[in-house]
Amino acid sequence: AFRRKKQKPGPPSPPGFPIIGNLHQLGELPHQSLWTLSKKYGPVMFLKLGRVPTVVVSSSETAKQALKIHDLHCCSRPSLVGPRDLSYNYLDIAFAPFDDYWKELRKICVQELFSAKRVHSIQPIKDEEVKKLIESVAESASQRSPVNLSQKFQGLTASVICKAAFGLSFQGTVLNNDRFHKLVHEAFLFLGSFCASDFFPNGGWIIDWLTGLQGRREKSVRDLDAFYEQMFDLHKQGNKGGVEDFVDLLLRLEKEETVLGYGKLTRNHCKAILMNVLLGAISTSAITMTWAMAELMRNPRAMKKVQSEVRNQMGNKSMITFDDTDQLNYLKMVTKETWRLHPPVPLLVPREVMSEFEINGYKIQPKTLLYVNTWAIGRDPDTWKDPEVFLPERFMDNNIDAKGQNFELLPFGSGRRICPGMYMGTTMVEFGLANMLSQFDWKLPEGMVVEDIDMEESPGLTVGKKKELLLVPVKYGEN
Ligand code: HEM
Repeated sequence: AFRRKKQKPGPPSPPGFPIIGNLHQLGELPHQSLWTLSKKYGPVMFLKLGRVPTVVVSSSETAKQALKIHDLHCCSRPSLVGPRDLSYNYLDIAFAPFDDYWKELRKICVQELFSAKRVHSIQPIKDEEVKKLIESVAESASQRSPVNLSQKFQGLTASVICKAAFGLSFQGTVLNNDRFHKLVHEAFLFLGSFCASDFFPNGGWIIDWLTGLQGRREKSVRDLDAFYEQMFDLHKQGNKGGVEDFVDLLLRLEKEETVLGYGKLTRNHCKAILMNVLLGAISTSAITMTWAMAELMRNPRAMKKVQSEVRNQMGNKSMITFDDTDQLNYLKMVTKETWRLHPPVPLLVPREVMSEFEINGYKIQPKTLLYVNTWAIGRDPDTWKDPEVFLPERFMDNNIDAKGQNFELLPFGSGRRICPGMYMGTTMVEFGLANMLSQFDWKLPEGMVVEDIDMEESPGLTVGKKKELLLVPVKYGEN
């Protein structure tokens, strides 16, 4: 008798509608909706987003299967419409498909832009910007007026990155402060938005056009392009002086006719790489610092403990230095605990499956979109005791770090696509927080109590605190 081998069906799937599939179930904050669905359908779920087959993994074990064991089967990126124009047709690192071009580009950027050497070389910029931040917060402290920490942290990381990348502060460019931040914010919305063109390949663009999404996206691309052009002009005039910044480096690679994969590095490649640096670096670190401060305000015991650690370390110096941050073990635990509950990129950057493989015995087909829900992993009660509680001490007796080797905690992702800016981001966060915590005590604005600090999230590829965090600083030693 002829018997067909019994095949395990695909992963469990919540029922959907014709045409839209499960799109209506994503809601405004997809990582949260997907977390809820995963409790019912399990840590490997299949969804249909419009016409696009999608798999979502939501546990450390299944994330490990995807990002470590089968990384090579699923480390490409889908050709999404949002990032397409911003990345000059996927010429960047983050959205380029897995091919020789991406491999060589990533290698050169890891060596030149994201290296520990480069991070150390921009430390004077960080020192200067953090000093300025301390002065401006001290000014508010003397007037007893609240400081908008969400804005301050965003301003800090933006200034540092602009100086490191472009050799100047953005205040002196075509963009003033507000416009610069608005531009970065808008661009992010497009990178992370689930837009109709992606999920309805035939005609979805009509919806995006009607909703105005397409027009806004085009404007955002135009504005950023003008910004890069201005940077290139300034650098070519060569009157900027100082050390080699990112633009100098890219222009040098262009001039040397560096070959990456299938061709020479052109101006558009440089712009796409700058987009990654601008959008990859600024919000992620600022978001982390803001969430950390919000959590510390809600947990006065942890706040006291971390402040006494940083103040001990500071001693009689005027400021926490880069070397000091290495010693701040509790602060590092606070940062990890912040990333567990508030990973800045909760679904990582979506991957595209290249060849068939299995997770938990379920077959995953090529061309499937793959999301890793790190937000859900951080709240998994099988991994974390009392997951809703902010408890930095939980990292005391385990060796879990955030560098992509422990699949319980993946703020930077893992595998071939792991964030290359991990060291730059971590050191930025630790240095900024350490100084804000050592120099000031923090109080809630008049009439507010701890329970009033809300932890609502704002949607996008990166997820920050929706309401800006306003706190009143009190200069340490003067209260
Ligand atoms: C706290 C700070 C940061 C966080 C939480 C963060 C998080 C992430 C995550 C989750 C990914 C996707 C990983 C994956 O797909 O598995 C990523 C990719 C990336 N990040 Fe970061 N990031 C941070 C800082 C930075 C910085 C400072 C830079 C650059 C200066 C940067 C540049 C990039 C780039 C270029 C990619 C794309 C990598 C690829 O697809 O090959 N990031 N980041």
